[in-house]
Amino acid sequence: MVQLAVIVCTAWVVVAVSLTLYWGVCLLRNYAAAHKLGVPLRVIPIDHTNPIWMLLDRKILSIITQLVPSLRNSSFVRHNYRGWELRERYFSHHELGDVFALVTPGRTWVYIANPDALMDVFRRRTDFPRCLELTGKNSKVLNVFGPNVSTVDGPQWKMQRKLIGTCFTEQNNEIVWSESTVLARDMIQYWASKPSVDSIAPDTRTLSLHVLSRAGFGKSFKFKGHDDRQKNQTSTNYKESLQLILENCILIMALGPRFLADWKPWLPRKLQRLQEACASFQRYMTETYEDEKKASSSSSSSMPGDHNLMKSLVRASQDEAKTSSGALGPGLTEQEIYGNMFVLNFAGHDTTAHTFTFSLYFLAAHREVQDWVFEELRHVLGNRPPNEWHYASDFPRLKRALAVMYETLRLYTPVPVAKWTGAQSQTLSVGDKTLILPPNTMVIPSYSAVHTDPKHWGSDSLDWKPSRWVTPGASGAMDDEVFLAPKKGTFLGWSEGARDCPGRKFSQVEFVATMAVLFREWYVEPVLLDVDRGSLRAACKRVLNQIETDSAMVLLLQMLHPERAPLVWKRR
Ligand code: HEM
Repeated sequence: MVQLAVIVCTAWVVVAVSLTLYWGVCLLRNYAAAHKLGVPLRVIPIDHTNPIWMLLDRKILSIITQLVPSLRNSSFVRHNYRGWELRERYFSHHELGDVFALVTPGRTWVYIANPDALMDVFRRRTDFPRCLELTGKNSKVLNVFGPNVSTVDGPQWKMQRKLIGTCFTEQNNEIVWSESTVLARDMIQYWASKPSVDSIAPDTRTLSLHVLSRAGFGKSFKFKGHDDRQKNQTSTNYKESLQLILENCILIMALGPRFLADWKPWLPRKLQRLQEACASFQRYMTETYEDEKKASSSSSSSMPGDHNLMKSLVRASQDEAKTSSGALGPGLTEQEIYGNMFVLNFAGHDTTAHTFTFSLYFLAAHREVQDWVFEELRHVLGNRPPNEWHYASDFPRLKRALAVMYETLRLYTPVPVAKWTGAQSQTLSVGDKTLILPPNTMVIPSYSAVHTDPKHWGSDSLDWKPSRWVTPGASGAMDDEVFLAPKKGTFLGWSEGARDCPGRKFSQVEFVATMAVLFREWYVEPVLLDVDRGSLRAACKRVLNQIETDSAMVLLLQMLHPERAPLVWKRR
């Protein structure tokens, strides 16, 4: 028995020592290669995309800094976790210059905060593709219902992206606008009926999901608040299926729908429900696809208001197949249509919902910004009820509500972007330096640095101040206010270049319509907690502090515990 224990312990020690040696050798090799770049280097001992490290990184680093406070300023503590950019903002780049590299035992990560160099990277899509390998596992997850625009590259991506592009029309934006106003009205009624609301995050997720259901599949659902939903959770219709799938994306990606289906009888109830949700969502997509194929082959045209992304995708794909010269391939396969429908829901759901959550907490702590937005809402919308608001004429005039979104995305950018050099080496000019980037090098736009650098945004660059996006026009009239066009490469909220976000306008329309409904008749404040000692000012400070200290990268950047800061809605 003792002998067995000794053998096991020895084996563990041998494995640990071998792994450490292997990592050490890889680190030395990468350091030697990175040294030739001629940029400042920082060594971090663990690749920040190592999945085990990703689970524990912040916890371990917090323990280490408590034990050895002098390490607080080391690169290990500052840069060796996912999402470090949020805390560092522009400080690392001010210290190290427009470009520096983190050398890890895995890859070398080159961080760039020079707007011209960044635009060059975004423009050279084939030289600096999205690193699909980095998100290998996630890509498979995103492939759950079929290959899609997010998980392919090269000519396949070009064809898929072209077809996806045809779905995001002004007709679709009209639907996003009207659906958002209806849902937001129900949401504010629900919130206002409660003495305090701690469900801002789940409720805005519901709103964003319902907008996608309507604009994506032509299915409208009535808004149901978080507490009401809890009581009534057994049904597995399409909408609840999709909600369950999106809320458990990582689990589904990790296990795969096939595993869930094959092992269903032996799985716990939660996983069985997930499997049923996947099956129900797949069934719904198949039915919709078959219906649309029939409608399309009988060449019946859609009724106005009947438009949705699924219809557009099927039609565009069939048109492409009929007319294709062969250059881009024969349209999308059935699996690719399902894959893209899923990825549109995936990409459009939490991105927008997290942006709502950050924005509403910022607004709650800044009553003066609510008043500023309200002033424009009153001017543009007057006393018209939401069903008399018009996307085409009202949306472009609501610049202040849009500024809230831009300002939130500037400071709390939910989607990080990672490019790489792939199998080739690439040259890149950054200021007066010309870098020769070896194959397999990560090229990371330092969005959090360019978004906050005082060079681009002024000395108050770290403050949340939506008015920086709107400048007064010559006449001083509100209608003449001009929306800021920041220097290219200094704002990357929806990314840039050919592979930027196709849902940018969709999300803007949803955001502005929702803000208009929420703030035209209401305002929001933090609920006073004991620690605030009766002071609203203290409560606002507490909320701002929570945004700053309790936000982190999960799948995307999000507030981790917004429910800890309940809000109250009051009529103006
Ligand atoms: C506030 C809301 C949103 C933000 C901040 C955002 C941001 C982004 C960013 C930064 C990318 C590039 C990712 C990369 O290069 O790795 C992206 C890609 C994408 N987004 Fe969005 N997005 C938002 C909303 C939406 C919506 C509403 C949809 C669809 C309804 C959508 C669909 C997509 C798709 C399909 C891609 C992949 C494009 C490609 O690979 O060619 N996004 N988004």
